[in-house]
Amino acid sequence: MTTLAITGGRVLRPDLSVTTADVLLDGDAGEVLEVGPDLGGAADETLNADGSLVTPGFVNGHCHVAMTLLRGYADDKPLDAWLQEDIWPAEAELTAETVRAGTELGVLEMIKSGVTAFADMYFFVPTIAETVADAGLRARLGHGVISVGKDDEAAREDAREGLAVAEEIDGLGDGRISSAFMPHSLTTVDGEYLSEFVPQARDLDVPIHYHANETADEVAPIVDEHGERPLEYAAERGMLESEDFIAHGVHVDDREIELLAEAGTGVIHCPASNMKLASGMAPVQRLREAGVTVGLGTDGAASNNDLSMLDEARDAAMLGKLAADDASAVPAEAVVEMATHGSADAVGLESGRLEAGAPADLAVIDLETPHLTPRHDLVSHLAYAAAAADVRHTVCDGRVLMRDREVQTLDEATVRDRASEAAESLVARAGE
Ligand SMILES: CSC[C@H]1O[C@@H](n2cnc3c(O)ncnc32)[C@H](O)[C@@H]1O
Ligand SMILES: [Zn+2]
Repeated sequence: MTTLAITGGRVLRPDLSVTTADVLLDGDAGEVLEVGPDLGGAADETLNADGSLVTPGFVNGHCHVAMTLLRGYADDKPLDAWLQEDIWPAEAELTAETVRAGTELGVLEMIKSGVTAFADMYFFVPTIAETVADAGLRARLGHGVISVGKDDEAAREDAREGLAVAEEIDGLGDGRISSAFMPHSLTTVDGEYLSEFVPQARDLDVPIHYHANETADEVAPIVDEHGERPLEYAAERGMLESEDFIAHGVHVDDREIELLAEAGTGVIHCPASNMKLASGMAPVQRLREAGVTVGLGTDGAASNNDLSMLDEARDAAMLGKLAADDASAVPAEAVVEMATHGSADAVGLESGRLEAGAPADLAVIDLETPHLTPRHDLVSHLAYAAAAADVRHTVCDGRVLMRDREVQTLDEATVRDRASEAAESLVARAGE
């Protein structure tokens, strides 16, 4: 057994208390062995955490990682116009190699901001899986299925690809890659395909992940056409099970909140994307009070425009108060939970908690900075004051992915150059 000890730091425990302790990891099994005093002496390798906070790695519960290539390409529009006028025409020009370049950039950014796991819906998913596996992160990945604008054969082919990809990539990267069946949304995949393919995904034993109730414009057609709310419609098609998770859940009514809580379906709240696209304010406080598992996600970098879960936590707390018209709503503790084990539970990963037996996924945050001084309350600092650049080290599955801000599994300059070139040629092709 090869052991790694994180020494001299303060550790955020699952109950959100903070204690001065070392963390001992089994690097081969990728597991936390112990959290306690003086564990560094016998370890094979150590990582210095003096003056730092050791937290569970952040879990980005909803992303389109290769959209880093479209960061800053189209801003200041609502969802539908943004997708139809700018994003989808550009994505029509994607190739496996452009997606690889965008994924490398996104993964680099996530490692640098303390993210150790994420869920992702996109195209060229086997390439994404390979890139994520090489970079050392954990992820649940799926091919985004869309039927609108396609004839019946093309729509079926896309759904079949969604199933085939889910089967192909599950377990890659020494088990760090898992999969899901990912219909894009309830309005971009026709009901007949949902009814046909969701049961086939169940046979593969993979969860279902989709965008739901993101904008008011997406709710109205389902209510008009089917006389029921979108999540009632989803439940009838078998898409509201305990292993499933939806992105957004902004425009949900009381009955839908009850359905989510009863089913155990997770909701990934994406506050930055919801604010930027003016989609609305998710009722996060009410969802949590009802017992719904709520996680946090950045969505893609084109609607955020970064992949920092620390930014997302701050946004969630701020927007949650505004949505509830209550300054005590969605407090610091809630968003720290949501960014760690809330997302992990929703996405179906074991990570998000630092305790013996848990996956060895963690981030070490430098506290010795002006904006984190004084240190009355470290949970408050995580929620409201810490930034991506404060992350010193990132460890996933017991392996050091970033040491003293130096990413170990990717060459930063090469990744940035390759992504800039790929982005430039992508938008040039889209403009032709
Ligand atoms: C079919 S792969 C995923 C698909 O989703 C698009 N997308 C990015 N952000 C959002 C969002 O907030 N709502 C809905 N769809 C979104 C992305 O561009 C891909 O086309
Ligand atoms: Zn999305």
